[in-house]
This record gives sequence, C-alpha cells and structure tokens, in this order.
Amino acid sequence: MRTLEAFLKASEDGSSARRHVTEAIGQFALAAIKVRDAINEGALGDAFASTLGPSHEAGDEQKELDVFADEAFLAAAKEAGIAYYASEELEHPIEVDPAAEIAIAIDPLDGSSNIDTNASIGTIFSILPSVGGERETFCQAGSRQLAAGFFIYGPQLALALTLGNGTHIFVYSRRRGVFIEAYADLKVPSETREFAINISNFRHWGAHLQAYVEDCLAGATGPRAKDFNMRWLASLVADAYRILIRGGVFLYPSDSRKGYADGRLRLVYEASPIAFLIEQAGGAAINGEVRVLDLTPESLHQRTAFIFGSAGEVTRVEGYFARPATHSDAPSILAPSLKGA
Ligand SMILES: O=P(O)(O)OC[C@H]1O[C@](O)(COP(=O)(O)O)[C@@H](O)[C@@H]1O
Ligand SMILES: [Mg+2]
Ligand SMILES: [Mg+2]
Repeated sequence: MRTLEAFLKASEDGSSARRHVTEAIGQFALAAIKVRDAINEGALGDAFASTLGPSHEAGDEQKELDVFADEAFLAAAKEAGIAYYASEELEHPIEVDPAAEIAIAIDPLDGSSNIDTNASIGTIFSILPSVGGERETFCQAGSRQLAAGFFIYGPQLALALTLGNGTHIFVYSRRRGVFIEAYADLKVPSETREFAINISNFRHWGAHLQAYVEDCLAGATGPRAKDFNMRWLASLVADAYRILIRGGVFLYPSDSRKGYADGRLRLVYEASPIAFLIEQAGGAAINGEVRVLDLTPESLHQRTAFIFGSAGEVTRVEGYFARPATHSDAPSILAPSLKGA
C-alpha cells in the first residue's frame, strides 16, 4: 500500500507549482500529527477547549485549540514556500513570500464545539494559485483550486485529499509512523437514504427545504417511497468523511436567524475545499441553486449555504429549491401549522 510520500512523489508533473503543492501537503501531514497529539491529551493537557472570545470582527468564538492548530499549520505552510496564508482565525491573510506560486486558505480546527466532547474534529485546507495580490488570490472561484483536503482527528487520524485527479484517503499508521493510502480514487455512491442537517433549525428554514426534509421523514409511505436515516455530527469534516465513505447528503442552508442569511459555513476555506473533494469523488455540491465551485468569493470570510453529497440526492434537493414554494404533500410531521400555508 502506498504511503502519502510515495503518492505525492508520483503526482509530481515537473512544474514548480505542483512541487510546492506536494511540499505543503507533506508539511501539513507533520502539523496534523502534532495537533492530533495535543487533542489526544484532552482534558489532561492544557485547557484546549477553553473559550477565548471572537477571533476577529467576522469571526466566531475562538478556543485555545483553534489558536494552537492555526500556529502549527502556519509554521508548516511557511516551510513549504507559499505566497499567502489565510485562516479562519485571522482577519487578514499573512503575506509570506509574494513571489511564491501558491497560497493556502485554511480552517485550522473545524468542529470546535466538539473539542471537549471527544468527538471527531479536523483541519480543512485549500491550495490556490497565487495570482497577484491577496484579494485576487483568495477571491478566485473554487474551481481554480490546485488541491484541497482535510485531516480528521477521530478514532483514526486520516487525510482526505485531491490534487484534481480523484479523491484519496490516507490513514495514519502509528506503527509505521506514516500516512498510508486506504482508499484510492474513491467514489461517493450516487443514491442514498441518509441525510445530515441540524433539524433543530426547522422553523427557521424556507418552505422548499422544509418540504424536502418532510418528504424524507415521511419515509416509505411518503413521496420519496423509502425510509431515511439521519446523522448530524456538527463537525463538517466528520459528516464529510462519512459521506465520502458511504454516501449521504449534507445540508447547512440559509435560514432566518440573525447572521444566517448565507448559512454558517465559510466559502473559501470550508465549502470550496469540501466541494472539490466531493466532486472529485463523483458527488455534487451546490448552494441551493449554483455549483459551489462556480461561486466567486467577494471576501475571505464570506459564508455560503452548502449542500453536498451523493449526486442523485443533491440533484433532488436542487429540484425542491427550483419549484414554487409550497409545502410537502406528505402529512406534516414537524410543522402542522404550516400545512396549506
Ligand atoms: O452548531 P451547528 O449550527 O449545527 O453548526 C455545525 C457546523 O459548524 C461548524 O462547527 C463550523 O466550523 P468551525 O468549528 O470551524 O467554526 C461545522 O464543522 C459544523 O458543520
Ligand atoms: Mg469550520
Ligand atoms: Mg474552525
């Protein structure tokens, strides 16, 4: 079985941009081992789950582990020769070497609300070509990414990776001290009976999404004519990993809560890299109407509604968004008062 190192070596194409990309991924793998070691200490180690306050004006509450992971991946990125480093934890990108060919956008610690619950969390990264200034570089559509991936710190430390030629999963072997390819060119099944959504927000959603979820909940006797299972890990990397392995659909929609007009997830360093991985595995990723990889960001920390997973199911969700806003024909389970509204 191939090691990550052998995989990266085999994917060299003679260009210096690709060499910098593979160098960055190699360095990130070392940083991920450090972050995993810190996570493994849990409550025995430093107070990693303690809250520090918002990271910056556009930022969410920051935990100590967010900062630790950010510092570890910034140091790794600097080793690799990059132009800019943009992070969820920093208001503005850091300029490292503007003459370099690649730039990194990163969510150093995804799923922060799970740190002290001993559930899976991760690091999501996007590698873009540097095309001039910081703004031009990070405001490129996701389809311009050179590579994307995420590490998941779960029962296994694993890396889901694409260089634009399929999606591969590498699992870290403690015994051998290296990442080893566990799934080569994996494919997300196009059909599914599993959806992932934070259903506690049902009352805040638009009618299209309520109709979709109600139809799933109606099961075998409803319009979908099959029973569905539901999962919500509140950790994008963990939900994405499950979907890569066995299919499913993930939905973090826009809703009517204050600050959720464009959903919760960030386009540049959460949705775009996950969309790249999912598409490279034969799945689909949209914001409701448009392919996520076609969205051109207007700012680094911009949010987007995000729906991804099994291609057939994503197309079906898209159909609900495209039709006139009526509620499901199925007997209403969650919002009887909305029936016939
Ligand atoms: O708590 P909610 O609203 O269900 O949101 C969960 C989502 O928020 C996130 O935790 C956001 O990521 P961060 O932890 O990096 O802020 C995702 O991992 C997850 O899918
Ligand atoms: Mg995140
Ligand atoms: Mg984060």
